[in-house]
Amino acid sequence: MDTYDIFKQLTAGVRFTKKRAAPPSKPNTVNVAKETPQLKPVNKTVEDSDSGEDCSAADDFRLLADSGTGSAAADVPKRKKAKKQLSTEQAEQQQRAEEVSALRKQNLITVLGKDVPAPIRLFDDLSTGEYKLLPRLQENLLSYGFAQPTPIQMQALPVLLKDRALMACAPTGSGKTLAFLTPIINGLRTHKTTGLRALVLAPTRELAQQIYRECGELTRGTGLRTHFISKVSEARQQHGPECKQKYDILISTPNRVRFLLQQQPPLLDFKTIEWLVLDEADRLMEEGQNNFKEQLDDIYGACTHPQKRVAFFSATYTVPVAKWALRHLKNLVRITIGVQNSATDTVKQELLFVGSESGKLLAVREMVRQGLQPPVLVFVQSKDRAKQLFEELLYDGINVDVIHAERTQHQRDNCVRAFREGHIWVLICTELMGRGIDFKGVNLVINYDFPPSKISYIHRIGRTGRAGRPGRAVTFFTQDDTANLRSIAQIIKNSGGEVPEYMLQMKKVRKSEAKMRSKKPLDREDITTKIRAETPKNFVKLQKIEKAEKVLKQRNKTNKTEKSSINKSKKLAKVKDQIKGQAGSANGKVKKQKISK
Ligand SMILES: Nc1ncnc2c1ncn2[C@@H]1O[C@H](COP(=O)(O)OP(=O)(O)OP(=O)(O)O)[C@@H](O)[C@H]1O
Repeated sequence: MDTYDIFKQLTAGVRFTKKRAAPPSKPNTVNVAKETPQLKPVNKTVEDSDSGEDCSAADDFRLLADSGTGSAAADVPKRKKAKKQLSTEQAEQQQRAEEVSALRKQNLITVLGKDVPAPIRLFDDLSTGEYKLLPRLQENLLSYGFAQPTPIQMQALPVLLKDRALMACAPTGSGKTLAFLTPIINGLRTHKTTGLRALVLAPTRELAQQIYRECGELTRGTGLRTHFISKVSEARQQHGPECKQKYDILISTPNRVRFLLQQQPPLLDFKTIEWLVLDEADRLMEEGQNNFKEQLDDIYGACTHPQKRVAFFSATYTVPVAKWALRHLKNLVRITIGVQNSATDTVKQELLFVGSESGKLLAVREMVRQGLQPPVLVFVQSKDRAKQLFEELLYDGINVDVIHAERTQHQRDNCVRAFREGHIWVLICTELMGRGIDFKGVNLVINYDFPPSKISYIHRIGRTGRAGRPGRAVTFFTQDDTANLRSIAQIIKNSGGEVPEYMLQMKKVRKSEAKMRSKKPLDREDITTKIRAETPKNFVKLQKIEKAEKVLKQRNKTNKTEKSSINKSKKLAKVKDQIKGQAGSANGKVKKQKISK
């Protein structure tokens, strides 16, 4: 039987949608994952006889996408066992391969690449045998008290501990952070003064800070030093030449890193970087203005270490990212948990038609009236709308706050902390908090504004239903949102949710239109129901007056006789009417929409 026959046999059941590679003209090696003699199509990388390159990115990517559920061994037709008697060693290898295949299938782990290491079952598997995890790291890992590794940890940990390049796709809230931090820390072992040896990039400062905190917990007692660039202004003195030896691991966002790289002389030196990890990799590799791809190219170019390991992590991937990884990363392993680009199945997902923009406010107030289960995250599409919704809900007696890029870092930090500590029950946010942020126990996500894409939808609702806990997501939609409705409805259906059949039958929106919508959100009617003060200055004044009135009202309740505070209330009311009077006449007859409480 020559190689071509083996190739035919091995690829039985595999669908190549592109034109099939010409049958190898001369014998070539067909590389199959050693642990699975009965080949699973997604486990194989067929070397092309001419270039010696793996099969094309698109085929490869489609293979991964097609493999869909669990270990693809399930789809490969049972093949007759080879007649000849297997030697004991071969029988053991076969047995081991079947166990690995069963474990992957049970955890919906799909792998693609050569000689992919077997998944672990328990964290303890890392301290014995071939991995021998740093004892202190093992201790820190076990101190979390997790019963067992999540599927992505089961497979990604061995792969990264074997220094392989990795592209990992796993549902939101499934423990990807631990999956990439553990191998980095194990690889670096302890502090050295040779300069930065690991770089972890995340798309937002809040997510980078969260990873930094988790890294601090995992490196406790190892001597390793981790740095997070909180303020670029401070970074200058923190990153002068003398302190290059100060840190081992840097966690940051691409724009801060590139800014320091571009200083003359550069304030960062990445020649010694042995680990480069991109969290939310598809977001980091988005092209276009104010996206990260350009910054990433500069950073990747500065990491010149010949043996650097590169790992991408995200709950969603796009073909360009997969192609880039296949082109640039040698001996790449691809891991998918469950079905690629799908929503986590721990979230009960609902679509709610609210008629019009003003209907959304009614819907939120109705949910509040029925009793919300805090903590709740409310996503809107822009910072202006976040401010407007905040102003509306502020006086509804809800513990609400708002976070967006226009707030100072100090305000953002306080807001995140207050939400994490339960002082804030409802946090209004934009896409800034849409990815990666791990708020423990968020019970409900409300998509007040329809998500700009299915990728955004998957990440937004992934702020709840984390680490296996149940969650709930309600997505408001109006007539204007029907273009994207079908794709979101399909995501909900694919993750086990109920959707009306008509939504799945709706016309598919063209890729170009979907792309345009994901970049430029819909122009929506203002949320605010108040007559807006003519000038921002007045608007701020109004806000302050209303806050002062609220405090005085509280005080008047307690001591009625307090003359001064009653006079003060009267004075405030007078100033407020003057401002509104100005605004009212200047704005013409802006009808005040009465929203019933
Ligand atoms: N093995 C485990 N068992 C249970 N919980 C875990 C395990 N590993 C991590 N977690 C917890 O799961 C939560 C989510 O982890 P993490 O933030 O790393 O998820 P993620 O996959 O990165 O999510 P996202 O895609 O939203 O970024 C965290 O609170 C983390 O402590």
